Amino acid sequence: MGLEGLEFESFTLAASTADLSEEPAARDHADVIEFRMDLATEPVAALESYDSTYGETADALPVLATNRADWEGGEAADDEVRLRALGEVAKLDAVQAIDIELASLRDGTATALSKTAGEHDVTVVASAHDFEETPSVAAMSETLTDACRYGDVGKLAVTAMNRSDALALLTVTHQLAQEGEYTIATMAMGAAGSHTRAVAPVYGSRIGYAPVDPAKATAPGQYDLETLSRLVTQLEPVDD
Ligand SMILES: O=C1C[C@@](O)(C(=O)O)C[C@@H](O)[C@@H]1O
Repeated sequence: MGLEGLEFESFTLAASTADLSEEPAARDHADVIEFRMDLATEPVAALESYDSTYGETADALPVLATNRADWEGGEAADDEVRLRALGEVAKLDAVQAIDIELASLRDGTATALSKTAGEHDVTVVASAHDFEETPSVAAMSETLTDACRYGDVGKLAVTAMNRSDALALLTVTHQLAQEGEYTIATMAMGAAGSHTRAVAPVYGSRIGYAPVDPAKATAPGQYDLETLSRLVTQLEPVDD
C-alpha cells in the first residue's frame, strides 16, 4: 500500500479521529488521517497546530479534513460555519484533501469551497451517505457518477441489511472502476456491510476508513485500523 500524493491512485487507508494527538498511533497502518472536525473541539486551531509541525515531522500523515453536517450523519449544525472552517483549513499544507457532501455541491452552498480547494491543490472527496438502506445499482451508479463530476473522488457509503445489498454495492464499485473514468470510494455500513470494507478495494474502491481508537468508530461496522490494513493487504487484487 503506497500513497501517491493524495490523488488516490491506489488504495488509501484513512485513519479517522477527532483528536489529532492520536496521529502517531496511526502511522504504522494508515496513509492519511481523516480528521473529523465536526466531532472535535476547536478543530481549526487543532489543525493549525498540527500543520505547524507537519513539515518538520518526516513521517507525519497528511490530513483529509471532514466536517460532516448533522443532516448527513455528522455533528456540524451550521452549514455556513462548517463550510467556512473547511475553507480555512484547506489553505494549510498538512491538509491535502477535504470531504464535501455531494448535497452541498449540488445545491451550490459549497461551490466557493470547492474552488478554494482547487486553488490550493487540495483534493475534493465528494461524498454521499445513506443511513437507511442500499439503493438500487442504477441509483448508486448515478449518485457516484454525479459525485465524481463535482469532486476529484466520488464516495458513497450505504447501509447494507444483507448479502444482496453488499453485492449490489460491490457491483456498482466494479462497474465504475472497470470503466476507468472516475476515482471512487465505496463502503457499506452496518454489520452486513462490514466485509465490503475489506473487499470493495479489490473491486476498485480507493479509500477505506477505520478509527485510530477502536472504541471510537466513526461509522457502523468499521474494523479497527490494524485489522482493515491487514485484510486489505491480504486481499490485494489480481489483474484481470
Ligand atoms: O464518510 C465517511 C465514511 C464513513 O462513514 C465509513 O462508513 O467508514 C466514516 C466517516 O468517518 C467518513 O467520513
